[in-house]
Amino acid sequence: MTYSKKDITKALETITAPGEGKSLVESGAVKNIVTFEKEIIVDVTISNPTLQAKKKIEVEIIKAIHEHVDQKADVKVNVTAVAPPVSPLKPEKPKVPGIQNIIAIASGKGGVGKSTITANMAVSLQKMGFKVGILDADVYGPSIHLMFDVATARPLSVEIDGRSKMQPVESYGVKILSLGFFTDANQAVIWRGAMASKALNQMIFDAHWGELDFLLIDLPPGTGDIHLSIVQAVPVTGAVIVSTPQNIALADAKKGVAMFQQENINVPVLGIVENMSYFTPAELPENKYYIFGKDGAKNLAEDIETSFLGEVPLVQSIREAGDVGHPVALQENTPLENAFSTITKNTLSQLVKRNKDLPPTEIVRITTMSGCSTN
Ligand SMILES: Nc1ncnc2c1ncn2[C@@H]1O[C@H](COP(=O)(O)OP(=O)(O)OP(=O)(O)O)[C@@H](O)[C@H]1O
Repeated sequence: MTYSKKDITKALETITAPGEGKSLVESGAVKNIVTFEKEIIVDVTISNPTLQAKKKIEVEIIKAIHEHVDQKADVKVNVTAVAPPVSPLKPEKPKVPGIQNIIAIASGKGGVGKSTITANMAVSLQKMGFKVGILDADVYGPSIHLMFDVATARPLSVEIDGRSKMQPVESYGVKILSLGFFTDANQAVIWRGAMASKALNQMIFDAHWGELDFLLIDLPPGTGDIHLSIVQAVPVTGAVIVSTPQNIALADAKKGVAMFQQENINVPVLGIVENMSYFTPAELPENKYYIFGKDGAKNLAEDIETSFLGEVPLVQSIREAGDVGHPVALQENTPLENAFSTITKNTLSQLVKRNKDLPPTEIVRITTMSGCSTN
């Protein structure tokens, strides 16, 4: 008795090709299937050359054939690693089905409140009626899962069209995937550039985000290799830069803007948000103390001809809300809710402005490829 190649192909269709969101068969990874009596030989190519990746795909193939064809089949898998051809200057950016706009939130300097702004912008967008997701790509210290009170949650695996996909965790109506879900909070995890962008790719392409109006990506602070690989891997519609008014933060924010404007990145910068603009004590709400300087980010936005998207004061309740996992933008009719709603509206109008001459469904493709200027 010999097995039918059709049955074997069907079994292999249940496996998702790593980082592609397509089945192993659909992605062209299965090169050959040979059957002889009880023996099945599958030749497959993957792009990840590590032993671990090869072993994983081998185990998945054997499991799928045993499950869908015959438990007793003698399966042999030959895995070859082939690096995909990449253009060094303009790598092809794949579209993400169902996701209309991807906004990267970045800062040059660490600790300026990038994750706080991301979390609250997501809540504001959700309250405006948009479908929103957050991808926490902060390799140095993911915190979105803490800010949304889902620190102990783990994304489930769901079966979509016969393929296994990662289901984002939902909190306050916002869908979340975070590197924090996959690391131990007490362990320092060092994500190297290639590893981080691969994990991120999987969180985008192998996840079941469903229909999203906006996917916000909380990038790590800085402008290093990791940022380049992350931003090149996904079709980012626009970037928002967060800074405090302090000179040292502004200098780094400027580098962040320059990074997005590089020819091989070419992501339109939607504008700058100033965080910790001033301190207002709860008991003296009219008093403003400009601890980190005044109007620094506003002036920088003017200097580099990008938009100023708004300011957020330094307020104890913002820090407390972040710590307990209940973003302040969830409040109703408070000055802080209004501050985040203003920033969100300004960001949206910049997004619309960037794309005003383009049909909405083409936003991602055209803006990332047309070399839009930032004014
Ligand atoms: N406007 C604010 N008022 C008070 N506390 C704030 C404000 N913005 C941020 N914080 C607090 O400052 C700390 C750092 O903020 P956050 O984690 O958002 O910064 P980040 O830029 O994302 O940091 P990292 O560089 O680690 O990614 C957090 O404890 C947060 O709650």
